Amino acid sequence: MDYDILIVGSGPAGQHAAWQAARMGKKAAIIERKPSIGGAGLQTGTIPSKALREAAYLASRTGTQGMREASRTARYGVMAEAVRRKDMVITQQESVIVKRLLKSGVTLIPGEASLVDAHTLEIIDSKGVSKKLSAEIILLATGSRPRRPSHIPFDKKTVLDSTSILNLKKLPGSLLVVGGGVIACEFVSIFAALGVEVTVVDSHEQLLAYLSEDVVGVLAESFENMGVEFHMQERVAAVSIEEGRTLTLLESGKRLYSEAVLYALGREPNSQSLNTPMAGIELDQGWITVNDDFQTSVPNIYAVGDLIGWPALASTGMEQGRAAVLHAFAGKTHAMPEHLPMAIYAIPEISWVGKTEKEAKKEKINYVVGRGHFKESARGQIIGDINGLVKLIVDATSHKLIGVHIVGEHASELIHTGQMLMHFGGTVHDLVGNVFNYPTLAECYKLAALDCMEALNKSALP
Ligand SMILES: Cc1cc2nc3c(=O)[nH]c(=O)nc-3n(C[C@H](O)[C@H](O)[C@H](O)COP(=O)(O)OP(=O)(O)OC[C@H]3O[C@@H](n4cnc5c(N)ncnc54)[C@H](O)[C@@H]3O)c2cc1C
Ligand SMILES: NC(=O)c1ccc[n+]([C@@H]2O[C@H](COP(=O)([O-])OP(=O)(O)OC[C@H]3O[C@@H](n4cnc5c(N)ncnc54)[C@H](O)[C@@H]3O)[C@@H](O)[C@H]2O)c1
Repeated sequence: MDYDILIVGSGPAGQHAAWQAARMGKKAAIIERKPSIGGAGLQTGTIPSKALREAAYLASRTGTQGMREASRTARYGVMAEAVRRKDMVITQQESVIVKRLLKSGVTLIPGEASLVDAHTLEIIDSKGVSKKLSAEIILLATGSRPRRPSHIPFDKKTVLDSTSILNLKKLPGSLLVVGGGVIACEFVSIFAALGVEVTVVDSHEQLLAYLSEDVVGVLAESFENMGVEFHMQERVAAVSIEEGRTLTLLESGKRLYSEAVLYALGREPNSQSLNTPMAGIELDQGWITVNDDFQTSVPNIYAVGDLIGWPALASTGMEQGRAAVLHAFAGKTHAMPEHLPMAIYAIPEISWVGKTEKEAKKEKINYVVGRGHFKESARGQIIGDINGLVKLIVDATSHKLIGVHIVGEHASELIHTGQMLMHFGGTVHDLVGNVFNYPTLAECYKLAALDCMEALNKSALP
């Protein structure tokens, strides 16, 4: 065999698999078909969108109306600066990742890989030169791409997906966003904060339909304050490009014109190029099926990251890659954490871990809810976030924390306090008795816990 492990795809999942294999002294290589490593995590998804979000967020903090007050020229300047900063972050991160991989002994092989059999890959480079490499273990981490239905005329300039919108050279005057999910909310935030007139069309009653109304309501209000227009419970029938502008026709008959359209309705797996039938790998609608140890139906072939579907995050892909390699070479069954944190880097951020109220109700759990509002904390007042909220869901019988939902500044960071408490089976009493730094937003955990105690005392009354 040429290698102990061959990893297809250099996104977060592939990188962390390779790094773990190298730390275990294994001969590992990553095969990547794009000229740059990093996948959607670094090149077209997580990091660029977060870098743009940060620039837009800072711009939105200047004056009460943010960039809406600024001239178009000033806004173009902000966009150019945001793109420059995004590209700089990507370059720096790429250098960190490449150095880390090379230093630990991982080989980087350019080219597109496909399966020849359970232990062999064919790799074709950009010049069309083909070679075959074999390994004891093959790990597939080829990720996903935006879903692009054939009836939508994507052109990378006016009708965009989450990849092409990152390469816009010029800020559009208006943007229509199709979808109310994670990608939609993050890009609505970025463009609305930069002063673009944003319109949202979504088939659900509310944005982020799986989350509670009280949490999403804070985000929706922020969007409304930034001038975003909503067409909820509406479906897109067609999108066309007419004389340099777009026309979005809704099933209800409404006609909406905008300079650009972002279509953000889900992602599709990158499994076609892998030639999975050659090794007999099972798929479910293109997504690769794996067991709890990330083995495919062919035991020496593992699959991780977006390629296996939900939760399809950079954060979870990294840990799946590490866990798969541990299982392959050490036989350890590494259970993924039960409580996965989720974050939406909108303006404001939303983050949560554990159950929603809807899920708790569905599972017939007797629970109470407590809220700690940022406006009640000195830090919330100091930083000017008076709409933020920490919401706790607590099992009324065991008093254990079963869900934490945060909306507001630093929600994606604050969530880890709740996540760790849930991991160790902590109760609401641990939060009530804890000492938090003062003044901090984290104190809202204590405020929310005290609110829960009131609800628990009430629920204990005969
Ligand atoms: C706009 C956006 C924002 C996001 N924000 C976040 C966030 O804030 N937090 C978060 O945790 N997640 C976020 N995500 C999700 C995150 O980017 C993905 O979950 C993550 O990148 C998936 O990692 P992966 O390693 O599975 O695949 P990818 O990152 O998609 O990498 C797969 C790599 O495989 C390569 N490849 C494919 N086929 C072949 C082949 N046959 N041969 C060789 N190479 C191949 C591809 O070129 C690619 O480089 C975001 C996604 C998007 C689109
Ligand atoms: N902060 C983050 O963690 C982050 C940010 C951006 C993207 N992501 C990743 O990217 C993935 C994709 O993001 P997204 O916003 O496109 O997905 P999403 O699942 O959040 O939202 C997609 C929306 O499109 C609708 N939809 C999906 N498939 C459809 C179909 N076939 N027809 C009509 N409507 C359909 C869904 O009902 C939903 O409202 C996320 O699931 C996540 O894994 C994560």
